[in-house]
Amino acid sequence: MAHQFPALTSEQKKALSETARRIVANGKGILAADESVGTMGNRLQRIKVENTEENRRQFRELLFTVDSSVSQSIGGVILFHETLYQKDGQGKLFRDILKEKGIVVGIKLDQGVAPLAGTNKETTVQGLDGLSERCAQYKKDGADFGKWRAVLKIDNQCPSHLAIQENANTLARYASICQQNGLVPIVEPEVIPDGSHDMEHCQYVTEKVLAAVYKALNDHHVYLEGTLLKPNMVTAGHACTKKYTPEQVAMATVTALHRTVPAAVPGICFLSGGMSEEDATLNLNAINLCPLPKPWKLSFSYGRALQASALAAWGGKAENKKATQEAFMKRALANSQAAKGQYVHMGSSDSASTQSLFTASYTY
Ligand SMILES: O=P(O)(O)OC[C@@]1(O)O[C@H](CO)[C@@H](O)[C@@H]1O
Repeated sequence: MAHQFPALTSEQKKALSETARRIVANGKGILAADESVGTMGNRLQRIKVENTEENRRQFRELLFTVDSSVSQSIGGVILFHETLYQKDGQGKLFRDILKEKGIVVGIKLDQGVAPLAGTNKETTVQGLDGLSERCAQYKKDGADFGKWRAVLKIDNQCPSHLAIQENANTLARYASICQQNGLVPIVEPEVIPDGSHDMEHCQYVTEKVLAAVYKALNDHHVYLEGTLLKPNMVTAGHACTKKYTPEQVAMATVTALHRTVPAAVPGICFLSGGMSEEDATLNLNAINLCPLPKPWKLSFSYGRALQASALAAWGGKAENKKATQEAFMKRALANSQAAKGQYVHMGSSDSASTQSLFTASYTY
């Protein structure tokens, strides 16, 4: 018997699945430009630029006003609240600039982490109170998808059963609220790369976390065809001495996904998690070449790995506009090729693109 109390109408389902599929169509991925004010401050500090609203606006204007051919590589952009309402130098809203390029606008919906008492410094995520009202407003203001990042870590007694269950349930509740308001939820349970664990241990933990997430999404009647998953790749911990090839990372990652993520999910967009730009691209390419069944689009939703060399090229100076936009376009194109398994690494890479972007305890 069909479910007696359907969560969504067939029109709502159609709209959600169309949006989700549009974002990851034909090698497209997501630019995660949703750094909170604090996180953006850390990025700007590295290039010795003051963390003011105007400086954040200027950098993002450069990213969003690149040539419209960027829409062949970028299907969606995640914005932070402040950025959704910012304008370019001519007074045009960023969100309108993106939409005119055919790019879907997304919004960060989580409001940071809070401690789970009695655990080894594990966390849950805040932001469920008033979420439905915020989603409705963002939808009116042009957003068509949302993002919620939960953080799980590998450590002594971690992730605990409590942290896995609590974060899975919170992600599912968020996803349900998003869909009720016409937003495609990006479900992001990140197993952060801090630690000296090997890749096999990361795979074990990632499978446990994803299995719990999909059980919770099912319990909450979330329509999987109208969602996207944003997971970590399965890699060794940042302090692990053993090194793995992109092919090994790809096999471990696709195996974990294959065991836990239903084929109804249209797309899986990886976070970059502190990998260098080049490693993030090479790993994504290997994932798409992995000889296992892959019923979903396998793409990217990178923050650091799409912006690091652009930020370095910019350095806070208007005269560096061209170099900044070229650096961003280069990474966008490389990752789009990798999302189709067609990236060819061309000889030597510039130092900015091979630099590790790891930040310890990246909890918010
Ligand atoms: O790991 P990356 O690719 O740099 O960023 C992934 C991400 O989810 O984490 C950041 C912090 O919430 C967000 O800005 C971004 O969307």
